[in-house]
Amino acid sequence: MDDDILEFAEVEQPDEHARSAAIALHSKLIKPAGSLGRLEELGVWVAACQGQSPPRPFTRPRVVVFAGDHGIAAKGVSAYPSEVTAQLVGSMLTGGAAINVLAASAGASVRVIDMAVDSDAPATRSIGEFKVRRGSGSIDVEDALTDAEARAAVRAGRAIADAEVDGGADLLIAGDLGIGNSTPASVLVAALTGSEPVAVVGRGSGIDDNAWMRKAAAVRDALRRARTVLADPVALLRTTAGADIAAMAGFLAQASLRKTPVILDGLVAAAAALVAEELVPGARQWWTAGQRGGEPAHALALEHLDLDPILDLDVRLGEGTGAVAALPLVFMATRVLAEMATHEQAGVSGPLIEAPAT
Ligand SMILES: Cc1cc2ncn([C@H]3O[C@H](COP(=O)(O)O)[C@@H](O)[C@H]3O)c2cc1C
Ligand SMILES: O=C(O)c1cccnc1
Repeated sequence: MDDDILEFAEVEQPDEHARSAAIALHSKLIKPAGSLGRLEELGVWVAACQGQSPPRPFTRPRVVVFAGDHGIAAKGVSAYPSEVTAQLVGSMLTGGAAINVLAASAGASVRVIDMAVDSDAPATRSIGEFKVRRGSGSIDVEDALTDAEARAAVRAGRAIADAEVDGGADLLIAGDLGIGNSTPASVLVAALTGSEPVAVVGRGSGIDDNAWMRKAAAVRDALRRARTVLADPVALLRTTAGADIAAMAGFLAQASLRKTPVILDGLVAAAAALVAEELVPGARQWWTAGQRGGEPAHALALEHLDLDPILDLDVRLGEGTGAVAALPLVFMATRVLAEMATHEQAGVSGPLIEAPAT
């Protein structure tokens, strides 16, 4: 077998028996039918992913941040210089970044992976096991990666998901870090949802009107190149993504094959998820969307994936923050099914009339 060919098995869907059992269990708990609203649906999704009802409370939720620089940043599409990526990696390793604080607060641990940071700073060496290159090609005029680099990055993402699941992770979140990354992410969303550049270009890290126009031109030019390889997800990653986003796509695809639920974060994770769904059709059943952020392309991607975000917080940072913000609600939804008393157990009378079927 040519081991350079990326092969994905067919994804299994979350367990229908566990889903039905969780829905039935909800109707027995001491609350009016459906009264916990979306929390009920979330708990049912967790039960289906785990293949058991009641579901187990999560013990090792894990955030993996994929860091990389982007050649397109040199075209003035970000509010910040590329050196911020390596600096932020350092902050994540010492615990001062937003994701560290939010994850600690929610009870998740964080791992940082340097896929393509444009630096050889000592701080990044320990996390550079999977590093594919420094930066990426400027996607308005050239491919982000070579074919071999794109494949290596997807493979790395898969290996990282495998290692996390084998290490006991029972819920995964993919975070992004990389100045300029909202540009390739927007191109991927436009390419895979059939959207026009103006519909996907947002303010990223906080760009002004002039930078917005440069970003729109970059997205237009990159999209023209991306549209020639739409049918081939790895070629699309090579042309348009970068090693960080390619690894993220491999990670999200592999999580579904390992039957491990995922909370999606913002624009960049959603763009990687669109590609992962192309790599492994049906993978999206293993994902829920943490929140709707401020980027227009994020909303387009979630719509395309038919995922209804849990929160609407206008978080537009990335790093996994929007997903981690939803984590406490996923925990609650799981524990409701695992720990609430039934009418029978509590000696609490049921309803006078059957609840209407919903
Ligand atoms: C201090 C800082 C921390 C961040 N953490 C995530 N991002 C996010 O914003 C950047 C993408 O936006 P753009 O495409 O406009 O550059 C990426 O680094 C992304 O991870 C950050 C950005 C900054 C400036
Ligand atoms: O929505 C996101 O994830 C996002 C938006 C801007 C910059 N970085 C990430």
